[in-house]
Amino acid sequence: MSDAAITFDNLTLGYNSHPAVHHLSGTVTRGALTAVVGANGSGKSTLMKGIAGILKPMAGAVQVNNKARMAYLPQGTELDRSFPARVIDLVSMGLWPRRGLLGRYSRSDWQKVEAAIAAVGLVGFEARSLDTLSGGQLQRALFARVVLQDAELILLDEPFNAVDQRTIADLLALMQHWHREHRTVLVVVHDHDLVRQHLPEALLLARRPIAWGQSAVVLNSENLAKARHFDEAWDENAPWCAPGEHAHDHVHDAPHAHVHHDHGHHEHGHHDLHKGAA
Ligand SMILES: Nc1ncnc2c1ncn2[C@@H]1O[C@H](COP(=O)(O)OP(=O)(O)OP(=O)(O)O)[C@@H](O)[C@H]1O
Repeated sequence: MSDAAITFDNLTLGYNSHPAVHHLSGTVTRGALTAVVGANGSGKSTLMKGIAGILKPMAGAVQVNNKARMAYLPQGTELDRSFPARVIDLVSMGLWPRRGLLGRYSRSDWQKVEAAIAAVGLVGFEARSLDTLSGGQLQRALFARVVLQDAELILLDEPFNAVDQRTIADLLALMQHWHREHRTVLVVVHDHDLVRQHLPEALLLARRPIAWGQSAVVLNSENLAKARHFDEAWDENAPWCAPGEHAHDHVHDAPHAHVHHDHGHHEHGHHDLHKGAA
């Protein structure tokens, strides 16, 4: 069995032939707990959509080992809360992949739903309608749905956005529990200190991969300065993938990651692993 949960092969993703993530290659190992970090607009959500299969590659490829067992939690703003549904309806949707939309839930299914609701601290909220929940409570309910999905690969896009410290701690504990169960988790996070302290690996994006590997190393001052440099150079009208653009774009901190910086050729096996080059 392959040890790769996700394989990127010179992946470029974007909108209207305008790339937002450039030339990402490498593998996410099974069971890895990886933070996806970078400034606003650096391509984090785009990458999650690419992995989820919502956005097709402009070039290159992304391969997910077991697509059928993937859970994807988009950014909170993308959920329609006005739909008349209760917490228990939202959470029990996590069983759909196995029971079907109109399938009958057994007694043990309902026990699982209850256990998932308890695991996120929402006992007593089962009959509450979604539009009455606070942001943190909604995020807890969405995590309970992920618990039920029993996914091998879990993609979380900014789950800590607008939630308080206690909710962050609880959701983080759940994520670490998934990690111990050898599920693969990719999570978009803005708080670098939180990543350094709690998430073992990180992928730093600035529309292109800047560094990927151990969190503390990826988020060192040198890599962050490099990411800023690319963010500051951001220009909606600039030509993309200009020849020579990546001449110094080689910083990588993990053996499973590499950047393709030759735009004319698909130069596989080109791993730039030296640290600190600028
Ligand atoms: N549907 C879309 N159509 C056109 N451009 C888009 C679309 N979605 C995102 N973009 C652009 O792609 C780039 C990357 O956006 P993305 O949402 O991936 O960034 P992000 O790193 O997740 O940012 P944030 O931290 O603000 O959520 C941005 O320049 C954004 O404007």
